[in-house]
Amino acid sequence: MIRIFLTGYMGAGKTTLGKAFARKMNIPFIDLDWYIEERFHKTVGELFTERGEAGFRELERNMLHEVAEFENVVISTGGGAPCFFDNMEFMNRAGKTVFLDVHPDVLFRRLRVAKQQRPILQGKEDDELKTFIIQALEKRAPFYHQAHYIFNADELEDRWQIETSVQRLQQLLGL
Ligand SMILES: Nc1ncnc2c1ncn2[C@@H]1O[C@H](COP(=O)(O)OP(=O)(O)O)[C@@H](O)[C@H]1O
Ligand SMILES: O=C(O)C1=C[C@@H](OP(=O)(O)O)[C@@H](O)[C@H](O)C1
Ligand SMILES: [Mg+2]
Repeated sequence: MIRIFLTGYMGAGKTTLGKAFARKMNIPFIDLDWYIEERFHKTVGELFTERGEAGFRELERNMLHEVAEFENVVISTGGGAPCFFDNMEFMNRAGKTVFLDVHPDVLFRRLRVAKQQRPILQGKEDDELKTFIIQALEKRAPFYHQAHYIFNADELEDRWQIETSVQRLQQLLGL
């Protein structure tokens, strides 16, 4: 039985790589944020506004427990999921966990054009965004580094790079 959790900071490529990897493995893909949005009929941004971050984290934990029941699945979590409650330990027990490690410069490049959908980054100017990413990575590193595997995901810019990353991930996981 395969149950893989992809973790890492916002913009690390959890959704992009998770989707491509699951397709290659021919098993279902679940993005935890998408799952939450479908379940609640609201965007992650709306849920943050309505419930605050603490409220979002609670429902995120509950939904993580729900998706972790599925078998033969690739699950991409949101970037914050491993860093709250005992979520990281829980995922380590439930399946194989992978930390998608990406250089802060690459994260910055990806996120400066994709910050609108991410409530935590909205309204940040470039300078502020870069510092914010570096500081957040420092705080979150102790959680991310508990993953079973660490995978460099700096190169996900086109189809060819994504395909190469999928193959590397298969090798890393022995699949
Ligand atoms: N070729 C690209 N050029 C610039 N940005 C990209 C490119 N591919 C993906 N991105 C952006 O980088 C981010 C990383 O992808 P995503 O899979 O959403 O990461 P995660 O789920 O880890 O937050 C996305 O927000 C996407 O918009
Ligand atoms: O890092 C975070 O705290 C968050 C990451 C997001 O997911 P992605 O990592 O897929 O962007 C989403 O869950 C929410 O905006 C909070
Ligand atoms: Mg995502």
